[in-house]
Amino acid sequence: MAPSFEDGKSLFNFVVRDGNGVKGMVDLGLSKVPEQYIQPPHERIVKLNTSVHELPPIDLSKLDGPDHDQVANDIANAAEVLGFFQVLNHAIPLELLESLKSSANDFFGQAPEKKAAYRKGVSPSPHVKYGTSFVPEKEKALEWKDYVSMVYTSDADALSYWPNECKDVALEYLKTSTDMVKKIVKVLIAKLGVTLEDSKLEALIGLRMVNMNYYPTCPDPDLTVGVGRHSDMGTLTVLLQDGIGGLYVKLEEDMDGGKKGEWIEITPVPGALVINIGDTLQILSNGRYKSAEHRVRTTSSQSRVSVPIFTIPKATERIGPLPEVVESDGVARYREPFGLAAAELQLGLDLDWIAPRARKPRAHTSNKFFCLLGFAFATGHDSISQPMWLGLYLRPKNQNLASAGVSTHHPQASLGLGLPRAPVSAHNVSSLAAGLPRLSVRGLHPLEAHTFRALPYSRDMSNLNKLDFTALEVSGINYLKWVQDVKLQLTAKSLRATIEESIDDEPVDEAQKATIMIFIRKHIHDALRIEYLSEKDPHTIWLTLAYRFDHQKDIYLPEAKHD
Ligand SMILES: O=C(O)CCC(=O)C(=O)O
Ligand SMILES: [Fe+2]
Repeated sequence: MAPSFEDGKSLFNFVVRDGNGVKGMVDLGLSKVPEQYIQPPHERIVKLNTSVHELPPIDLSKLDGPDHDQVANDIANAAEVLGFFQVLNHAIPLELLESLKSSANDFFGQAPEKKAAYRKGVSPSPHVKYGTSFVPEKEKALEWKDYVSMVYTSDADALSYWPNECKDVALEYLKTSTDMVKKIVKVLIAKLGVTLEDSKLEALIGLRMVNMNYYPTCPDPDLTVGVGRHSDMGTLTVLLQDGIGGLYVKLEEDMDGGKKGEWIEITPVPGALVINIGDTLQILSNGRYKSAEHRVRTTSSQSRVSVPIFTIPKATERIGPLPEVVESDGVARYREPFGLAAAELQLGLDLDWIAPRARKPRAHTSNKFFCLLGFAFATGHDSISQPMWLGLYLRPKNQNLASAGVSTHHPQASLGLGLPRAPVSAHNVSSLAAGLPRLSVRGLHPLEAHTFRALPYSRDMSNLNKLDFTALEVSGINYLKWVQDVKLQLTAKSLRATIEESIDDEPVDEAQKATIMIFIRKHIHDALRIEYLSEKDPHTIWLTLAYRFDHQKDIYLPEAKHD
């Protein structure tokens, strides 16, 4: 029977709202790809343009023997070049891997109403969610994928709420893989010349989630994607794939068997697990390890399952480049800590509110009061150009938790979210701290974001944050040095006049203005950038910053002189 959906809305309701999923649609019998699933040409995965990944899998058991150093080098090298590698002898029983694949098939093979019981809003637990595509309400073209995600909080919670078809194996998988994840992260951090305490290591992988992905057969794989390009935002991802294939990774730099920008396939190796670096490790390593973009092609012959485990830093972790690495690299390639300043804006709290007596120098002291509570959650995107990040932040005042807020790294969204503007009670704060799941932002539950995937924003982050010189701090502490740097750069580009004086008698070149605005925005702290987002004239922003920070000459002059 060929499905007949009167319009796009009825198809959407059938697949998404009623929880039939892509599988439900395909099971009706489908001869062509519905319009909603047709990707724009630049997002399609053209097989001819891809190549096969030749790197041999890494034998993890050798980490415990005389070949430790060699294996550690192989791991670090793969993390630096491709950001993906496969491991064998990982100590996770092969029978368990087989059971995981069959459990995934069992779960998705059930009647739609059984799966639909775990849909957003009706699932018995906020830690379990069945859904389809990534953010179907927002996407212009949907992904050809159904999934169930299970966030681990405790064994008891998992055994009570995770679906019967997969809870035992998924929990076993999560537990048996944890040692392996720790080993790999430890090796990667050690190769950066940093020794990580066990508690820190635990914290970096403190939040864990198992997903089961199901990619039904597709009438035309050339038009669709199973998963669109993205990078994973956590620390490390472990991925079990079946034998069908279709996982492609974008090369971040030239390597044997491929050129930068090419997509290469991570071909299934029996018994192996795929490991990939997430954004967190990329940031911690100051960009040395690659959180590579990847995506999944659909197939017309057979359905495919994959079972990733995402490991994510604990809510209390501040994520920034490791100081030792920054020191040896001589530059911090990411702002630190990730997302900190945006929180301030989101809270709507001026520094004067939190530390009235610390007004001078502004903000300089306030940073100490901040602690990044929730890392960040990718909550959705409106086409690939509008990803949105959310983070939950706590700001203790004199050691007492004073306020909490939600922050976003998406400038437009930052204006629109309803955020706590007043201090919240200690009770609220501790419940936020203990259970991120209880937080709700405009009815949007962070964990309902269902996968902790970073959308292409992380691409921007890694590219845009490569700075020519140190960005202007929110406190303005480095203002004088920053002014010199900007002037130098703009002089070199013959653009200096446009910021320093108004050029009333000359026609204003809008393109030049835009170029300088981009340049300035790139080199100021997130908080300042968001604050001055609507400013279009570089001369005005230049004067505003001078007005704001120039008084610090008196305070910082001795230091500035040494710069
Ligand atoms: O299914 C796969 O092979 C990859 C899935 C993936 O990248 C993800 O869920 O983040
Ligand atoms: Fe992924």
